[in-house]
Amino acid sequence: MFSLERTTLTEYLISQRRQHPGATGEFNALILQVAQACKAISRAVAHGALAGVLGSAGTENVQGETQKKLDVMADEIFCRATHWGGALAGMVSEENEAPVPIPEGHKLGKYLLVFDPLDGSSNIDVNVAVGSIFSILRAPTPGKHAEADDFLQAGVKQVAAGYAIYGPSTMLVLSVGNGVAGFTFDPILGEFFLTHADIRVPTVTQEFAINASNSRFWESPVRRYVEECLAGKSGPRGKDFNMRWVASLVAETHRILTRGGVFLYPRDRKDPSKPGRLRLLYEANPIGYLIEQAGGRASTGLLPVLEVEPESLHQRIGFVFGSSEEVERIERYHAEPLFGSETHELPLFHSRGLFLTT
Ligand SMILES: O=P(O)(O)OC[C@H]1O[C@](O)(COP(=O)(O)O)[C@@H](O)[C@@H]1O
Ligand SMILES: [Mg+2]
Ligand SMILES: [Mg+2]
Repeated sequence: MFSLERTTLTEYLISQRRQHPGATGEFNALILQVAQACKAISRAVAHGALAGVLGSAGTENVQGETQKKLDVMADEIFCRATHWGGALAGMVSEENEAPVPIPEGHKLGKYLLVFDPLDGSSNIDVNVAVGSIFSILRAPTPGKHAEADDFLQAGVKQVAAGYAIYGPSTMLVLSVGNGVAGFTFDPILGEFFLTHADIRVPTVTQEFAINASNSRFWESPVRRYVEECLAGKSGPRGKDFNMRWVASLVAETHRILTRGGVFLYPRDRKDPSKPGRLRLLYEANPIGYLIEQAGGRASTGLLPVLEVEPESLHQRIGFVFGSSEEVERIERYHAEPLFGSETHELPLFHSRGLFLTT
């Protein structure tokens, strides 16, 4: 149809590479391998029950979560599509405790790949959009097998990040450090075509996303923020807000990149051993990178998420991102002593708040 008049992902990558005269092409090859993995996962997701890919795999991953068949399949697809190309010194996946080594006999390269092969797993069986998330870092020792510590780099050091969303259409949304571009998959031609050049997050929004079932565990700055949104026109914000929760980080990110909004999965008091739900290296960092490249803001609630120095591969973190005005407001609420302290809480939250603490 019209697809052939459009820029392909390969053409886009070549045009980006022209800005780096010393580039060898390894980086572009790696992105294309990731895109290849996403095409294969898209196909498996699209065939659903026909391909027998729904349901549990009967195993647990490193985080003690039951793996879905598609979690396991997507992980294998990602590893196989990328390990042979010579660009990588190692990989880290949500589904594996330790870094996945590049098999013997394959050339070792100068990049590290970190990924969540299937994000939003709880949505697979109910046929709601899921995705894959990836982050690319430089290997501290190119040409050598990467160690776990090599992956513990702050998000600002990412050289590229992106996600694929398997929704009504499959899209690849990518940043190689020069803004954010969206590519739509043409399943007949088997190609990603540039359909969303220079994606920008609108700075102002009236839409927020949070899992309200955790409200009793929220810290006061978060409760204050949500209460004020819910109070609508008659509250301190003076405008009505809409709310969404897909329980699929990729889908929430895609909505926010498309029409603005703010997402919160904050640190809370639910389980002191888990400072947040989402994982820093393969969820918060790549999504944070895309959001900031698109002019939005990504935070832990207290500080820019991309500045956090990781301590472990599967570390969790509080994550707030989206339209910059809202994220800045949430950071302000955390910084204000009245709301930042757990001992000082507004009577509003105790007496007539929708999200009561006691
Ligand atoms: O079920 P909850 O608590 O609402 O959590 C939803 C979050 O969990 C996730 O599904 C976690 O990702 P995985 O499916 O890769 O484990 C996110 O996509 C989503 O934002
Ligand atoms: Mg995930
Ligand atoms: Mg996952």
